[in-house]
Amino acid sequence: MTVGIAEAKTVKALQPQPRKTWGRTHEVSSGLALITGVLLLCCPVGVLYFWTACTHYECSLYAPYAAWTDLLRTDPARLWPTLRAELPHFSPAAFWLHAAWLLFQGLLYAYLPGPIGFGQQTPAGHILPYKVNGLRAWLLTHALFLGGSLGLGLFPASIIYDHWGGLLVASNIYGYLLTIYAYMKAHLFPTHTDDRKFSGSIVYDLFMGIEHNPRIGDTWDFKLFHNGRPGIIAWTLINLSFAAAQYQQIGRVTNSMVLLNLLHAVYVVDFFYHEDWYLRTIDIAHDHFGFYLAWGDSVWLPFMYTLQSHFLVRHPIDLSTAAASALLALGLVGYYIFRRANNQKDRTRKADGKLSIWGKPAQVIRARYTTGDGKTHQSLLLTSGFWGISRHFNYVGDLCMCFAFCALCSFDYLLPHFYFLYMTILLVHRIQRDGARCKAKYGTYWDQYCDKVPYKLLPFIY
Ligand SMILES: NC(=O)C1=CN([C@@H]2O[C@H](COP(=O)(O)OP(=O)(O)OC[C@H]3O[C@@H](n4cnc5c(N)ncnc54)[C@H](OP(=O)(O)O)[C@@H]3O)[C@@H](O)[C@H]2O)C=CC1
Ligand SMILES: CC(C)=CCC[C@@H](C)[C@H]1CC[C@H]2C3=CC=C4C[C@@H](O)CC[C@]4(C)[C@H]3CC[C@]12C
Repeated sequence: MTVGIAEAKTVKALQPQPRKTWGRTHEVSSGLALITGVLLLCCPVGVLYFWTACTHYECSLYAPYAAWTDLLRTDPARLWPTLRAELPHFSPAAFWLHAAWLLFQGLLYAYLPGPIGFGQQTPAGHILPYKVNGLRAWLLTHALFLGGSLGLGLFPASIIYDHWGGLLVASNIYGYLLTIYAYMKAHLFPTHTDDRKFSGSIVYDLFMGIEHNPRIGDTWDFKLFHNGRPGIIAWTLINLSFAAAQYQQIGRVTNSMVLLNLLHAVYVVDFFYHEDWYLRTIDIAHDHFGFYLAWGDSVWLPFMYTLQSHFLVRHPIDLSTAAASALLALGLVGYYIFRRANNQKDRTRKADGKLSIWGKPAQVIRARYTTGDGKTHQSLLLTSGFWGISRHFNYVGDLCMCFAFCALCSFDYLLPHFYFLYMTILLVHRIQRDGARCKAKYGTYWDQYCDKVPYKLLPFIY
């Protein structure tokens, strides 16, 4: 457990300070407000489109568009009935399944014992405790799912696959209700009045969120719960359920499906094993809780991060031993880089730079920065190990894993590769966002780091 008190104070210094009273704390342009408004309305359309493409058009991304535009041209009256038939429907069974899932995970988060971790100091200066019991919740949930389905036969292991459309509708309802709740809570009963960020635009506030850490009680944190629990625990269960569906359909589980389950499980279990580390990453340390995370965690994460296993149910793929081994190796090498790089940074700061990295004393820049109260602090920027190769080599590991996940589905269709494209865009955008923030925080020390480590992601390329 680490409490990044000193370095986190800078957040307070560099961001517009939230007023302790109701009001605006930063302005956004009308263009940005418009973009977030469009995203607020259109994000679900993309997920519904992917679901329909997989469910009714054999996972072709082009086929639904072609069929619907064709209908519009030749027989417009049939377009709406066709869309109604092909889009997912509300199902009471799926609705209650989803509600029970959320309640169960919420109770596990609240009542399962676990150590307390601490996040970075929030913009208003709070250092918040978090209950870090995710690994136990993951283990218990998976034991119950496997025991209840394969062991006792209480429900089919394909239950998630069987209700996939209804669950998508239920998750969207929840994602929007949660967004509205987060917005209203921020105004009516905020957890920390001084940790709110108002933009003056209702749409932007709905999208990016107002409260930094909406909570119930001392430790039931909306952000950690939604980023880390129902969606990520579900991720591996969804894969298992899709593997069961493949088994039902073809009488066996292909090696691509087995490897996908395995590699995703490595990523997910790693996340829970290192849940304390996650408290000091950008998501928890900097983001506020609005539609981006509320809907993203409830809908985008479970439905878009599992597209490959959905694809493999519709297109079972048997990989050659050589291809399977190569992709397993790429996934594991990616995982090794991802984890080692993240650990090097965490360990360096915990040990105040007095440690050895790759057999040599760690090289660091002792960067100084000044907070709003005029005090000067010091933080370490590691310049050796993975952090000496490029400024975000941890993302390279993640991208290698993503590529391996997607390549398990072969290259005949675009849809399963969406995840790699999305992650590349997300991480490159993060590099820009993070670079600007670090430059503002560390000034010339950041310039020194950039001189010493000139590449952002891949040496000689970017
Ligand atoms: N699967 C998914 O959807 C996603 C996965 N991820 C993964 O999550 C992990 C965490 O990523 P993320 O939170 O985005 O970013 P990082 O863990 O890379 O954190 C960036 C922060 O680390 C500090 N820092 C930067 N350079 C150095 C250095 N040389 N030495 C020490 N500290 C430094 C700065 O913060 P400070 O102010 O403390 O100095 C900077 O803001 C990554 O491995 C990423 O791949 C991320 C996004 C999405
Ligand atoms: C509207 C939209 C597209 C939102 C997506 C938002 C979220 C679902 C993701 C944003 C950041 C993601 C994550 C960051 C870091 C992670 C660490 C890794 O070890 C496991 C995955 C994850 C928690 C990942 C999960 C999805 C996001 C929260």
